Order: sequence, then structure tokens, then C-alpha cells
Amino acid sequence: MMTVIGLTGGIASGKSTVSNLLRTHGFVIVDADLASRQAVAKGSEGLRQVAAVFGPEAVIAGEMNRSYVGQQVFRDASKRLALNAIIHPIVRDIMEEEKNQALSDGRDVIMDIPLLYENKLEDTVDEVWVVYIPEELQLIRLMARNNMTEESALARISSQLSIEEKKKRADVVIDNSGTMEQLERRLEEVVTEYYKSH
Ligand SMILES: CC(C)(COP(=O)(O)OP(=O)(O)OC[C@H]1O[C@@H](n2cnc3c(N)ncnc32)[C@H](O)[C@@H]1O)[C@@H](O)C(=O)NCCC(=O)NCCS
Ligand SMILES: Nc1ncnc2c1ncn2[C@@H]1O[C@H](COP(=O)(O)OP(=O)(O)OP(=O)(O)O)[C@@H](O)[C@H]1O
Repeated sequence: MMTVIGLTGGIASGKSTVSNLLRTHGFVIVDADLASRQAVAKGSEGLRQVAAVFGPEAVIAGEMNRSYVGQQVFRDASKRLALNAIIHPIVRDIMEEEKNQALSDGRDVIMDIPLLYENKLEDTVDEVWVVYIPEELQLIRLMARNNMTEESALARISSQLSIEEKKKRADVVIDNSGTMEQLERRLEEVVTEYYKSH
């Protein structure tokens, strides 16, 4: 019986970094951020709906204007809900198909879902792994990666359930507050433990 692991954490806690390392350990990664880009691809029905709700500035050269839409949704919860209502059902269909394909190939799957707890998706996976860093470090890494002001970074962080709450609910916690080498060692432990118990 193959296993479906939900991988989550806070924004900029290191989910993509962890996913990339877990891929080298043989897991198939199904990535919600990637699916959410497909959901509003050029010419898609998803993008048409985004333009209908957010106006013509939401599209630039046929693509979603991510910076404009991001500015809208991270400072206004009702706009965020409107965007989620368009994108999330499409994302779910894309991810479900990728997951089923991997399972039918006999592979263990990691579903990388930033909003797993926020969207109450715990029951759609067998276990949840949380990539954890304290909020102060989340702020530092997010500002550095996105070249973002403290205000914008805090708006993004506070649009999600707190990282401490996610940590409390996790089946496995992957602490990523140290170096990349420390993260790689922690993942070796997690994967060894995983194969012992499955
Ligand atoms: C708001 C958008 C346009 C911003 O695009 P941008 O390129 O700046 O960011 P990116 O897509 O790389 O997302 C970065 C991170 O932001 C966080 N985030 C994204 N959307 C949301 C949201 N609706 N609510 C809370 N956090 C979110 C996640 O941690 C995500 O990993 C984009 O994130 C989007 O279309 N979001 C809606 C779809 C969604 O919920 N995606 C997240 C998982 S499905
Ligand atoms: N152990 C580490 N030491 C230093 N920097 C790190 C470490 N792990 C990740 N980073 C950096 O922190 C930033 C966030 O990591 P990453 O993009 O993997 O997070 P994420 O959780 O996937 O983000 P998002 O929620 O936005 O999708 C990146 O710039 C990454 O290079």
C-alpha cells in the first residue's frame, strides 16, 4: 500500500527546498504552487475568471499579473477568498490526477500544499509533515527571497495559520532553522524512520 504524505509549513519555511531533497530520496512530488500556476495559465478558464473578478489589470501580456493580484489579496481577506474560490477547485483536480498517476505507478507521493491546514485537507493525506522555522526567521527569509518590504512580508505571513499551530498539529516536524547541511541530515533521519515504519 503506497502512502500519501502532506507536506506543509509557513510561507518561506522551506517546503520547496525540502521537496527537492525528498525527490532525490525517491518520492514523487505533487506541488500545489505549480498547479496553481497551471490553473491560471495563458488562455485558461481560470484566468478568465480572475480577470472578471479582479479587472483588466489582473492580466498582463496574456498572463496573470501576479504582483498586482498578490498586492490585492494579501491585504484584503475578502479578495483572497474570491481568488481561492476560483483557483483552489482547479488546483485540487490537477493534484488529484497527478497523485493518482503516481499511486498507480506504485510510488509514494508527497503533496506539497502550503494551505493544507487552512483548507482542512488533513483527511486527504495519510500523514502530515510540517517544515518549521520560527516566525522571525520566516520574515527574514521571505523578505530576502522576494526582495519584499517588512510590511508586505508580514501581510503574507499573517494571511496563513501560524507556523506554531501547524507545528503542533504535525505528525512529523522538519525543523529548517539551521543550515542546509543540518536540513539534509534531518531529512535522512525522517526518511529512514519513514521506511522503517512503512
Ligand atoms: C496570490 C498570488 C497571485 C501571488 O503570487 P506570487 O508569485 O507572488 O507567489 P507564489 O504563488 O509563489 O506563492 C508563494 C506563497 O504564498 C502563499 N500563498 C499563496 N496564495 C495564498 C493564499 N491564497 N492564501 C495564503 N497564502 C498564500 C503560499 O505559502 C505560497 O507558497 C498566487 O500565490 C496565487 O495565485 N495564489 C492563489 C492560489 C493559492 O492559494 N496558492 C497557494 C497554494 S494552492
Ligand atoms: N536551511 C536553510 N538555510 C538558509 N536558507 C534557506 C534554508 N532553507 C531554505 N532557505 C531559503 O529560504 C527561502 C524559502 O525557502 P523555500 O522557497 O523552499 O520556501 P517555501 O516554503 O517553499 O516558500 P513558499 O511558501 O513561498 O512557497 C529560499 O530563499 C531558500 O533558498
